[in-house]
Amino acid sequence: MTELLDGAKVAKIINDKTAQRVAGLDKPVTLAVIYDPDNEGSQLYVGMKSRKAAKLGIQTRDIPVGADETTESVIALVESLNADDDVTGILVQSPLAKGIKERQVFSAVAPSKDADGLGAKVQGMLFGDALEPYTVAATPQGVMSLLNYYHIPTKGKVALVIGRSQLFGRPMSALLNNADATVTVAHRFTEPDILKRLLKFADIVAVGVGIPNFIKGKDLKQGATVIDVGMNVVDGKATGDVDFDSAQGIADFITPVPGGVGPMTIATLLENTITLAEQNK
Ligand SMILES: Nc1nc(=O)c2c([nH]1)NC[C@@H]1CN(c3ccc(C(=O)N[C@@H](CCC(=O)O)C(=O)O)cc3)C=[N+]21
Repeated sequence: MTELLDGAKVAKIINDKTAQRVAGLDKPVTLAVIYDPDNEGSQLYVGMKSRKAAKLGIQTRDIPVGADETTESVIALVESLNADDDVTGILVQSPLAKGIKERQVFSAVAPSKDADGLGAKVQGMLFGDALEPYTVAATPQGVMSLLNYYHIPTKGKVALVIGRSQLFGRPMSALLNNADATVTVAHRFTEPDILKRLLKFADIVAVGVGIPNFIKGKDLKQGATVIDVGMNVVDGKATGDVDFDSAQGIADFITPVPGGVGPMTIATLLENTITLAEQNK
């Protein structure tokens, strides 16, 4: 039997808690969102984030940054938001327009405002399993919340992370390592036959490479937990990186797309934002 990891359901639980926390704070909570207005995906996702934020009582300030801007001008914008007491958190939606070095922009965000946990400082704290509080990238943190909710153990388990982006793979591998899993990271230069062998060992597979149906059920270990971070559009429909149907009866747990990791990402971003508001009040 394959059980669904219902991200939509768990996201709702987190969102309800966030709304209560926002209501319990005696000051407004504002998330500034920097995004490329010419990117269709960014338009879609930033719209979803702003609508959800509004429902929870979090204000957003969506700031379009187009191709006429430079890395320097966007960093200057981030610095003005860092200094703005009316701004609780800052999110830099990826990808920014071509030519803008987004990792430099991520790292310009003050750690005390890094709602998306992508700056070098907080990623270093995650890598070092720091004792002080810090924010963690929304997608992999959301995955951990989902594993926790369903009581899926990580300690001593073999975890395979496929993808090594700043947004997902790198922080995902650090989180699983900090949670005592034995972690392997595969990426575009991993040989296909090596990937197949690694998959057969993996109790937990977390994949985000942006290739529809990249992972087939027959390649999974029996009883695996499968986390699908893929967000592809096939025939106008949101489709993950895992061939969902072929994983039935092989995986014990799997996230659907849509309704899996996506809603958890948004819930975690807003959870991070209220946490920053509480810490910096
Ligand atoms: N700095 C930054 N942080 C991000 O977290 C970030 C980003 N940049 N760039 C782009 C990706 C993508 N992303 C999604 C979030 C939610 C859904 C989501 O909720 N999707 C719905 C389906 C939506 C549909 O049907 O199209 C679901 O999975 O149920 C999708 C994609 C966040 N991203």
